[in-house]
Amino acid sequence: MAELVFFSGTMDCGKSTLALQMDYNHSARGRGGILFSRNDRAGNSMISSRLGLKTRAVEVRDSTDFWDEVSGRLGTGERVDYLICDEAQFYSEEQVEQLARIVDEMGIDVFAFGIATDFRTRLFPGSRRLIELADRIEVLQVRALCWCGRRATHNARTVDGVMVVTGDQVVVGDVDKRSAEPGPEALFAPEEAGALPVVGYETLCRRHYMRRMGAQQAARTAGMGEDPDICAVDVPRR
Ligand SMILES: Nc1ncnc2c1ncn2[C@@H]1O[C@H](COP(=O)(O)OP(=O)(O)O)[C@@H](O)[C@H]1O
Ligand SMILES: Cc1cn([C@H]2C[C@H](O)[C@@H](COP(=O)(O)O)O2)c(=O)[nH]c1=O
Repeated sequence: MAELVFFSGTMDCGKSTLALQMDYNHSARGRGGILFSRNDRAGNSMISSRLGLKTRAVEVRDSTDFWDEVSGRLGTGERVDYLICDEAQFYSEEQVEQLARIVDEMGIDVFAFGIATDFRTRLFPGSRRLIELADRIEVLQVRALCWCGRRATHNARTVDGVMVVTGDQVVVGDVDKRSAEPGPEALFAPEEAGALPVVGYETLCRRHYMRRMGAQQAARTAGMGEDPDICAVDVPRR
């Protein structure tokens, strides 16, 4: 029985790696698949994993109709047993509905991969529809970590290493390695150095997301002799 499965997790937890592994395993057994992605960090028309693997994929656009795409290929005699759909958070609700219809009416497995929530902790429309329609939701086993060592559950956006909570929902980018390893330059305002602001992402546990405490703020707080893991607000304890 064909399935619509949504593999989800924070940024940098191995979703694209798993997408490429699943394609490898299924195609090794003679199954025919089509790979799709949208706005991959490494560029259009590909799925890339931070482990170094990269594979060509069909770029999903606003105009993409999955039903037409798959029926067209079946019409030319191409074998299609499964679809790999990476960066599925960027798909529209209608496109997710087309994927569900492909599962139910064509008997084709759809494996979708994506983050559920944005940098404001709000669901992406495509992810919301996947959560609503999927046969199964699988949360990846590999855990991205917060700077404090807890499991990361949230994707924070940073500008020059400093967490922000306003801005456009979609800004393609990578986890900001600088924010995890703040050098002395990170402590200066970027405009002083004349550099363009650098937008990045950082995975955080809920506690540090809620406190707006990214790795760079934590390093600053620790540099001032304070414990970054202690809440500044006086919370009554039982
Ligand atoms: N140099 C490395 N050595 C080992 N594992 C790595 C390395 N670089 C990245 N990874 C692994 O790859 C994961 C990110 O994989 P990726 O598929 O790019 O994530 P996602 O698609 O979820 O953003 C990291 O969580 C880490 O486990
Ligand atoms: C949180 C968040 C992320 N994005 C972008 C940043 C990346 O390009 C992708 C996620 O890719 P990954 O393979 O899961 O690392 O999504 C965004 O546009 N808006 C956001 O709020």
